[in-house]
Amino acid sequence: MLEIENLTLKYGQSQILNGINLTAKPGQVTAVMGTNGVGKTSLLKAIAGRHPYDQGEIRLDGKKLDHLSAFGAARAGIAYVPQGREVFPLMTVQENLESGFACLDRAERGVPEKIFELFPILKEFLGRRGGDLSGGQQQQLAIARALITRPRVLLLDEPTEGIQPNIIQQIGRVISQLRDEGEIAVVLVEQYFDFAFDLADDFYAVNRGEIVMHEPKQTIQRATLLERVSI
Ligand SMILES: Nc1ncnc2c1ncn2[C@@H]1O[C@H](COP(=O)(O)OP(=O)(O)OP(=O)(O)O)[C@@H](O)[C@H]1O
Repeated sequence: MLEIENLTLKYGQSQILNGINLTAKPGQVTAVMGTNGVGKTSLLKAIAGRHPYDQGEIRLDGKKLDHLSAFGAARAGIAYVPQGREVFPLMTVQENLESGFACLDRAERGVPEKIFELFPILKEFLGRRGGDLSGGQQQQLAIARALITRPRVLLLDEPTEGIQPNIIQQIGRVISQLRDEGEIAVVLVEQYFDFAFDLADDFYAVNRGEIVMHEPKQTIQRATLLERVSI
C-alpha cells in the first residue's frame, strides 16, 4: 500500500502541493482528478522521485521512502508512466522495453511473456522504432516498460491523452486486469472523466494543491465529483 502523508512541494517560491494525504491500495485503481495546473503531475513526480518534495512522508508497504531519487523509487517498486510517454523515438520497441531493466538486478532482466499477453501489438513490433508507433501504441509501450520493473505501484499520468478510442478501451482493459490481479496499486491521473469514473475504485479531487474531495466508488455521486474536478 502506498501512503502519502501531509506532502508539500514547491517550485521556487510557489507552493504547489499543500499537505496532500492519499492512500492507494493494491488491487485498486485510485483516481487523482482536477483541472489543469492543480498539481496532479507534481504529485506523481514527487512519488516517483522525479522532483524533491519539501515536507511530508511517502510510505510503501509501511516502509518510509526517504526522498528517493527516480532510480531509488523505481527500485523500491514505484513505476511511473509520464504524461507524454517519454518513449525513446530512435530506439526499437525491444530497446525501449529493455531500458526498463536499469533498476533491476541482472538475474531479473528479462521481458516477461505476460507483457506481450497484455500488449500483443508490441511483440509484433519489437524491431520497429518507438517514434514510428502511433500515440496509442507508444502509450502501451510506456506502460509495458513500466511493468517490466514488476512494480508494487503504477503511476499513470493521463494515459488517454491524445489517443484513439479503441486503444483507450484496450488500455482500460489492461488497467482493469492489473487491478483484478490484486498485486499492484494503480494511481491514475486523468482528465477524461468517464474513463476514470468507470475504472477507479477510489477518487481524490485536487484543487490548488489540496485534496478537496476523497470518496470511494461505493458512495460517490458522479455529479458531485464532476463539479469538484471542474472548478
Ligand atoms: N518545473 C516547474 N517549474 C515551475 N512551475 C512549475 C513546474 N512544473 C509545473 N509548474 C507549475 O505548477 C503547477 C502545477 O503543475 P502540474 O503539472 O503539477 O499540474 P497538473 O494538475 O498536472 O496540470 P496538467 O493537467 O496541466 O498537467 C502549475 O501552475 C504549473 O505551471
